[in-house]
Amino acid sequence: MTAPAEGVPAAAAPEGGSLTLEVEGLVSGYGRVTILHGVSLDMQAGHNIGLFGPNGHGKTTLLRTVSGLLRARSGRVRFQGRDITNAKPRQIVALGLIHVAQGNQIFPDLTIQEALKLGAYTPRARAAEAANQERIYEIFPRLKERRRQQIRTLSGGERQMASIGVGLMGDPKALILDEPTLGLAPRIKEELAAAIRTISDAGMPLVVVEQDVEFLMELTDQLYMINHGEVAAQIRPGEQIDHEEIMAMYFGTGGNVGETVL
Ligand SMILES: Nc1ncnc2c1ncn2[C@@H]1O[C@H](COP(=O)(O)OP(=O)(O)OP(=O)(O)O)[C@@H](O)[C@H]1O
Repeated sequence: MTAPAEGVPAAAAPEGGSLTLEVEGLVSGYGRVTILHGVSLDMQAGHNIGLFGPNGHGKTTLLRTVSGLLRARSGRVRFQGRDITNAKPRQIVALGLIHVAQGNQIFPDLTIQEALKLGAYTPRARAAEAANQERIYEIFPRLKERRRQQIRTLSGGERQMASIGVGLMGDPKALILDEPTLGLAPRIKEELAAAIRTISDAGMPLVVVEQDVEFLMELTDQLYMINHGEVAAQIRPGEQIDHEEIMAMYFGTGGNVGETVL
């Protein structure tokens, strides 16, 4: 990642050594159904991680378990060296790990500016509220233009921007984004992708689930493919991998997959 860009909330230095996030043998699921069968991954300080893989194979379940929304049946999660396994979501948020959920329909009746204010609910976030709001409006000028507009009246892309804005108002030390560009038209998708790159370039560590592997590869050099609730493959920092190999991992083909699939 590059040096912090101006006008973007900067992440604090990690406190737990060289790993921002460490997931070890995580098992979780819903009712009697086990979805994650022992997922392990490491997020090096100063890096982002990208998660990809077929629909319904446990990426969202993994994110929800990491951020305390779903109970881990076994395994460990550490954030900046602290054990956060099965901590309450608000404790995890207070430590600075903030999860922007998929397809977020946050606060439909509030205006953007009211929603942003609610995002700053921890003492640390309240202290940084004014500065963070100004920076978020710099990253997402559309949010500033529409700040008095109700969230329910925004387009899908604008709602996604508002969701990320609310997450940033929590003054995160790392941000989890679950399919931020899902279902967006190309132009707004590119606008959002550029904003996410700006947030990353400012030094904010990101955990991103995305179907668009090319976008993930621009954002990070550490990728995990989740398949059937397990890490089926990973790309480590410094490892060279080409597009065809990724597609082969994704679809279990010999790599002979057309460009148009992405
Ligand atoms: N609340 C729930 N109760 C029961 N089963 C669930 C629940 N949420 C998800 N599942 C199931 O868990 C499995 C994994 O879903 P998950 O959302 O983690 O997958 P995913 O890889 O994130 O897929 P997608 O990209 O479609 O979101 C799926 O079979 C899904 O139907």
